[in-house]
Amino acid sequence: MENIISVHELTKSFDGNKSLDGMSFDVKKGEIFGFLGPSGAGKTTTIKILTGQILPTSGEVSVMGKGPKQLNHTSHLKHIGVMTDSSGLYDRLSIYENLKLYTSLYDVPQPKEKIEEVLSLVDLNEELRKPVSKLSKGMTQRVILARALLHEPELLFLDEPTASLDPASQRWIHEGLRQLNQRGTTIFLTTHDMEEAETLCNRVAFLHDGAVKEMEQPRSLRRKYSDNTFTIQLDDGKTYVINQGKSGAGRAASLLETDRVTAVYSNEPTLGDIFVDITGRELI
Ligand SMILES: Nc1ncnc2c1ncn2[C@@H]1O[C@H](COP(=O)(O)OP(=O)(O)OP(=O)(O)O)[C@@H](O)[C@H]1O
Repeated sequence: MENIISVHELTKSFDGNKSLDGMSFDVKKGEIFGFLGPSGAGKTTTIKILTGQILPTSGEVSVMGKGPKQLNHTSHLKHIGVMTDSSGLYDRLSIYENLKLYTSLYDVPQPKEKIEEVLSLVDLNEELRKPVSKLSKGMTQRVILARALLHEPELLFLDEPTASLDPASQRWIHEGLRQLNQRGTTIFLTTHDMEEAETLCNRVAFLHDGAVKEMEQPRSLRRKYSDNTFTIQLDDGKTYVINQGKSGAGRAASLLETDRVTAVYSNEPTLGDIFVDITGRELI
């Protein structure tokens, strides 16, 4: 599949300290790509370079065929969306008025219909007359996502879109992102949240000390780091770790024949376990 982003041996130094140190990865057109790393790993710095807010120190960067110096050109920005913490919403204006301003800026055709459509994607249709100053954090994040959806960007960047949000807002944001992705938008998101990465992302990159340490589909990563066993639990609470495949089949069959099995569960590691395995650090 075609790469929409490719990054090779990227470095970024601030005052002589390397925040990114030989970072390489690519994002395929049409995928939801998760960029996972603990605080300080370099996620925001990478997004800033990919969205033309800062320039790299060295290395190659291509976003939709454009190099680092072209990424802040208006003609390019029309094709991308960026959702970060700094909202840029007008507090005294209503949700609807904020989105209306944005549709004018981006020449969105049929603005009224489009605003209603994006607000229903994030379940805010009932609130459209509310001023932004009266919204909860979760609602504000949903408005920011709705705004990013208005011009249906080809590529959307999100920096921790659901950090410290309530579960309902998280769900609406995930749903909005899935729908947008189904319509063809490639999504690049950073997160600390392994569950979010697992449910939402086609591929994830694990980031540590300014470089990518692993890049795979979540399912392939779990298989790769699996010890290829599963566990059988009996009614007295005793557990038996069984090898997958032929070598464990006889043992599993004899346990099942006892009629005392209460649970069978997988021992595949979670993405969080794998991250600790690779980096020796928790992803928090
Ligand atoms: N403008 C700057 N000046 C100096 N150092 C910076 C600057 N921006 C980032 N850094 C440093 O670069 C490193 C990576 O920061 P970055 O914000 O990219 O991490 P992050 O993975 O996004 O972290 P978080 O999850 O906490 O947002 C950190 O050590 C940070 O202090």
